[in-house]
Amino acid sequence: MEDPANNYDHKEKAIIDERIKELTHNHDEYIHNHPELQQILNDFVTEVLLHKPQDTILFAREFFSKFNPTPVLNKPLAIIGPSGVGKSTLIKALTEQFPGVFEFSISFTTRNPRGQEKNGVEYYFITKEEFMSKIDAGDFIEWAEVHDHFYGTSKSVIDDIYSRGKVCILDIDVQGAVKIFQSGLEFNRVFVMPKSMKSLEDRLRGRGTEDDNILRVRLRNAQTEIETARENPNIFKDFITNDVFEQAYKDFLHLIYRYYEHLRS
Ligand SMILES: Nc1ncnc2c1ncn2[C@@H]1O[C@H](COP(=O)(O)OP(=O)(O)OP(=O)(O)O)[C@@H](O)[C@H]1O
Ligand SMILES: Nc1nc2c(ncn2[C@@H]2O[C@H](COP(=O)(O)O)[C@@H](O)[C@H]2O)c(=O)[nH]1
Repeated sequence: MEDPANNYDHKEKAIIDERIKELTHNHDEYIHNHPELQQILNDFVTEVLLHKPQDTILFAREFFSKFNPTPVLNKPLAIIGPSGVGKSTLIKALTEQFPGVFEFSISFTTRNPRGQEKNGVEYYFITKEEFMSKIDAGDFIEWAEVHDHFYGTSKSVIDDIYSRGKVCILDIDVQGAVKIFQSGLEFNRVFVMPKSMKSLEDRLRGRGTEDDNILRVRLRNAQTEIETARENPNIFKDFITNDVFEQAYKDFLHLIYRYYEHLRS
């Protein structure tokens, strides 16, 4: 095939060469002034090679979506704290007070339903094999092994709540909160503390849903969770203590109004 450059005379070639030089210089200068660009591209290629997604367009959309600033009004809300501290009780009170605003994100878990729990209400109860397949498919925004079972927050559940303009509420453990923080997603978070380890044990026993062995595991993990929260003040900034419920809920609401100012009126 004939080289189109042969159609230009000497003067035109010189102009084109000059323009190419100018553009190359501009591009080099831009790349030099934006070292983060190389990092972003490296991270993306590394992630692609790690996950080898079938749908690369969808993967790219998800990867780059973390650069979108989350609208303040819709930032997810995570309630974190040891088992039995009262997270579900606080979440229930909040969703009842603001029915059209907040919606609980139903997680997936490999533990068995307890008490009156129903599939698709408190959790989606799945087998360990199903959970592993979901990890491989990249279905979770975060997942963790908690008290000898797996728990994960589903991307599609979050997206669904988000698409309906609601604030999604996550009831997650500290590992989950750390993972979300590290992913760069902006989210509001409240760590709920017990008044004491004794009161936590009384609450868990009072709930009557765990046998003695499970209870011991949960209480042991509670110590570690509280230590992790205290050791990471950059992640865990807002704490409330759930002693007398009315006071705890008041303190909780105080934070909610700070995060979602539009609810004040
Ligand atoms: N302030 C409070 N005073 C007395 N009892 C409470 C208070 N808050 C919660 N409870 C009770 O304590 C028990 C544990 O509460 P809840 O189930 O909400 O904890 P949780 O943090 O969601 O636990 P888990 O992480 O295991 O799901 C429940 O029986 C609940 O009714
Ligand atoms: N990291 C995640 N932790 C989760 C998730 N869903 C629940 N949890 C936490 O697990 C423990 C135990 O819950 P329980 O219902 O078995 O008592 C509790 O601390 C929850 O906050 C999740 O999707 N990810």
